[in-house]
Amino acid sequence: YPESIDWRDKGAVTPVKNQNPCGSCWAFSTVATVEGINKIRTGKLISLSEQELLDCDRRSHGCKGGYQTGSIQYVADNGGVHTEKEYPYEKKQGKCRAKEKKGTKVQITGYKRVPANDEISLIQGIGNQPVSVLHESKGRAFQLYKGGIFNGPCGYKNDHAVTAIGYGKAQLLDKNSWGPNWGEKGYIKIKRASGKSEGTCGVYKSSYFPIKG
Ligand SMILES: CC(C)C[C@@H](CO)NC(=O)[C@H](CC(C)C)NC(=O)[C@H](CC(C)C)NC(=O)OCc1ccccc1
Repeated sequence: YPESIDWRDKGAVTPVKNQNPCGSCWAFSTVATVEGINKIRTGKLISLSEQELLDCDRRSHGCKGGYQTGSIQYVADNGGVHTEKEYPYEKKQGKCRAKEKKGTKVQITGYKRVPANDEISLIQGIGNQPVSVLHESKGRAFQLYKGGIFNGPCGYKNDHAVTAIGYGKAQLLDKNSWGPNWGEKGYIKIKRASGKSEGTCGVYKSSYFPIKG
């Protein structure tokens, strides 16, 4: 796997989005991984619909929170996900309108979990494609993050999903869904903790990526 990678350089990352005020990070994180693998497989970067997951993933709880597995399973089981243009974000949960939409859906064939608490497995995973990872986000240090390599303070109670879209020798590069004014233009660099640890703020604890073709 490469020494460092930034999927933005490969045109596999859409502009930073904003989930607020809805607790739908799980939908934004999953969508970013599907946008990424779709670009890698087809060469086309298409912004996809978080609203479809928010409305249609029955395992998750809309703006009250959701699961990485529920949302990525929805995409795998329901013929994919519509484009953002077809099914734009409304900042609140509505009824599922996926069937009413005409356009083609971006499909995946399944998903895999990265071995937990294993930095090298996660790094290898990110080397292949963007990966959904978790973070603890209720701490002030995370909320007020402005830039630089984040090393806490933070707890390990993961309550927020973001998308790892790159890494370097010392850090992971994660895309958040709190708009471009948070952090480093909407991104956060998280300090790489070596070995079998849970990672800084638990970022190695639960990571998923879509399989396509
Ligand atoms: C304050 C939250 C609603 C903010 C949002 C992000 O916007 N957080 C979330 O949606 C997080 C994302 C999760 C991947 C860690 N989800 C959560 O915290 C959800 C919330 C419940 C109501 C569905 N709970 C949750 O993930 O509990 C941990 C767990 C994972 C797998 C099996 C059992 C238990």
